[in-house]
Amino acid sequence: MSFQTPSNHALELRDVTKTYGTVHALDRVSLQVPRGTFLAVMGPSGSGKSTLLQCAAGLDVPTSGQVLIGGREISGLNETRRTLVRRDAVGFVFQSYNLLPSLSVRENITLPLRLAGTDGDSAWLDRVVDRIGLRPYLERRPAELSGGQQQRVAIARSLAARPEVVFADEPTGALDAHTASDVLGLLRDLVDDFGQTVVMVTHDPRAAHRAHATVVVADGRIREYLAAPTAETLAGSLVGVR
Ligand SMILES: Nc1ncnc2c1ncn2[C@@H]1O[C@H](COP(=O)(O)OP(=O)(O)OP(=O)(O)O)[C@@H](O)[C@H]1O
Repeated sequence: MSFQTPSNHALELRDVTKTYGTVHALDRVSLQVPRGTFLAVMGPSGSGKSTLLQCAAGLDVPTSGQVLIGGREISGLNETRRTLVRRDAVGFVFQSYNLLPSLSVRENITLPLRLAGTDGDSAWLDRVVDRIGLRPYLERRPAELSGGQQQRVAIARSLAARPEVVFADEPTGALDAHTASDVLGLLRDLVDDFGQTVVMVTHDPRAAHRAHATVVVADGRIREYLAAPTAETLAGSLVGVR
């Protein structure tokens, strides 16, 4: 598995810099993520992981450099067009699930589609619901589910529009170790079975080692690229950048 091949990238960052006043949150970051792969982003607090995710997902714009999703440059688009790219090409999974409590599981999963004015691809939605094991819970409210089940709903929602990339920000941060492991296994299965591309920010080496590769960020730069790292090599790399 190579993260350097020149073709078929779901996500590419070219020389991306993001500055806040005098702070270089990202400093000439270049990165290529092939379709159907799982990339973890690690690094100490304040190293630039969230900024990287925000710029890569089109939630924020780089000060300079380019971001391409599915080969299409998004960094030069205005806010309206970036919103459309996010809607159609990007899925999000957050630590806090971000489900709407008054809606059923079914309604939460399809909400982004309904906001976009479409019913989506019902055969795809059925596959997602069955693969994630949510069929028995479709009419429940989020409060009637465990944390792990709620995160599964959020993952299903992130896939509803068949996005090019799913961005996950500490997706297991609120879960116990056993449930976290299940959720990470699911994310990995979605990559292996559906060819989904996933980019996940995490502090946890045990989470990162479920990915195909990990980039370690420090002071706004990619300090290390680790293909198929173990939890032990990851822990060692992180000690090195603190
Ligand atoms: N909106 C902002 N305004 C000013 N500085 C910012 C802003 N957002 C981030 N920064 C700064 O940019 C740097 C990188 O921040 P970022 O949030 O990307 O780090 P992080 O690796 O995600 O940290 P953590 O793991 O603690 O969430 C930090 O020095 C931070 O203080």
